[in-house]
Amino acid sequence: MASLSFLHLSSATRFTPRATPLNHRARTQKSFSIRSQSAPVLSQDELKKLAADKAVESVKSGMVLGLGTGSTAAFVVDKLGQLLSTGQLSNIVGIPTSKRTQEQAASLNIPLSTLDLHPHIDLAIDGADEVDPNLDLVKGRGGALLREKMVEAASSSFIVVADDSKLVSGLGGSGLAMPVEVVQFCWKYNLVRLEGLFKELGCEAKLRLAGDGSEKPYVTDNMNYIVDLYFKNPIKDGFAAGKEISAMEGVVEHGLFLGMATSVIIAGKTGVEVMTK
Ligand SMILES: O=C(CO)[C@H](O)[C@H](O)COP(=O)(O)O
Repeated sequence: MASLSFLHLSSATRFTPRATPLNHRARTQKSFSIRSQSAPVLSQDELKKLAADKAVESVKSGMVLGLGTGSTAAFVVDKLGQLLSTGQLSNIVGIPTSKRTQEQAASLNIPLSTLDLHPHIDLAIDGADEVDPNLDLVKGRGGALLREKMVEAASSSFIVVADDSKLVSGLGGSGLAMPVEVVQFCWKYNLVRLEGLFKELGCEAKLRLAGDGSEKPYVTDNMNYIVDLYFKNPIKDGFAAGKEISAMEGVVEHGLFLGMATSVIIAGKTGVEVMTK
């Protein structure tokens, strides 16, 4: 079970504690709260930025960094660009987890490399779609799961940054997509097999579409398709599920990131929480 510590925020960013404790907090032994006279309501983006800024405090000059993908990870990349431009950080090498992140980092003059050239990464920072009490994750709703998993598996530390809407008591429990990247060849065959694998969890499998109003499939940076799995009930044994998915011919990667996160920084109305194993 993860342990939890709360960070005191500056007076400008203090919150009123939420009335209902999160499942995660109920499962931890320690519980703290941050009280304030003034209680600004922060937007989801502001919460993401708070988590991102906190994570970047762990970055030291000279590090090789895994750069995540998604709206929260984009705040991390922005902050790194800013610290490099002012000289507060130097000698950073970034390994991007998607073409999108590569473009953003390049536009901020962050020096970039690849896993081929830098197979050992000091620290990766990335967002997540779901975070459970063991710090296991669902990732990949942004479509970058394959590169994210490769980069994060090669990292000595992996910090997850998220707002508190990502907390779940069981993976797959948000009712939102759990992505599986599959080869284009006979994708429907694998979609049917994946749905069948999780029949007893009420799983519905859907091919992800490009989202441009057409019926065109979404194509990943690796030229694959994504089958999104929607569960009525959470996955009971993530490791067993991941193993069974990976065993299917034509499956490239799945969005279960198990035992990979070293800490999770969650920003919510009660403040910024750092959960570590
Ligand atoms: O896994 C991811 C992309 O493949 C993202 O990290 C995840 O989807 C969270 O994104 P966001 O920070 O925009 O909510």
